[in-house]
Amino acid sequence: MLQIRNLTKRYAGTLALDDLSLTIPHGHMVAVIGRSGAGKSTLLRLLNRLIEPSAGTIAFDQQEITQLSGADLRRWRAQAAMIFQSYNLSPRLDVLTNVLIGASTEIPQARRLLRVYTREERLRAASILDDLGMVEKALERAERLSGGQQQRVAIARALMQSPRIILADEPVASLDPHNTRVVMDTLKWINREHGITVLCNLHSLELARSYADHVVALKDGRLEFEGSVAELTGESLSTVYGGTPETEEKKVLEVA
Ligand SMILES: Nc1ncnc2c1ncn2[C@@H]1O[C@H](COP(=O)(O)OP(=O)(O)OP(=O)(O)O)[C@@H](O)[C@H]1O
Repeated sequence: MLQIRNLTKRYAGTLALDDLSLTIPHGHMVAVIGRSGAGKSTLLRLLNRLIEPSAGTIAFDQQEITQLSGADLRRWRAQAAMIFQSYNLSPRLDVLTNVLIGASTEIPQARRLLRVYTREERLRAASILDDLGMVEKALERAERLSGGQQQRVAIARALMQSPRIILADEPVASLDPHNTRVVMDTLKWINREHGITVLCNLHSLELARSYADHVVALKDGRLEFEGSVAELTGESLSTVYGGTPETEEKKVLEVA
């Protein structure tokens, strides 16, 4: 269970996250929605400890994440695997090596630097690629793949990290509708098949409705709505995005 208590993040002049408290049980597929600048990326980055909170606590299964340092913090960063809009692959390395990089926190530094992997590690990476329908691309350079394929490699790398939670920050924002579905289907499959909690920042309300079972809506850094997809009414949407309840959902869907 992920427990966020009074989490606050201030950048120089901006209150990006304002006293957020939230509990997310294991195995949920959560869409984090809200207008641009609402604090969605800030929340995910705080959870991974890419950035430090100004106040508040984050606990995962009783482990206090905000207190971690050294090797424990490195382990947590691997376990809270991030997926980014821009994939963040090494473009000139082949797909298999990109996936193997996900195993790096578990292996000694010398092997990591020289990119020397065991047969077991290579087989595991290939098996993950196979699960995601990407094994035939294993020896191709990452830069030769389409955006949707690169994002699936990034997801495979995240799985190689043996994650306890996946934090996907606008994972489909650069993709066409077909690849958007493929990538969202992949995240949903991981959620269902592996039981891993997925938090996914989404601009599209339609995608949130199709793929998430739970929605967290932020507005100006504050929690505006939390509940099941079914509970997300026109009224709650109008509060999150502004506008009237009648027109707001239509407007959001059009933007999406
Ligand atoms: N490094 C930073 N320095 C200063 N302000 C920042 C920084 N990162 C984010 N902010 C500000 O914090 C607020 C929340 O930003 P955040 O990126 O978390 O929002 P978001 O909901 O993810 O937006 P988007 O959907 O556009 O990505 C915004 O006002 C943003 O300008």
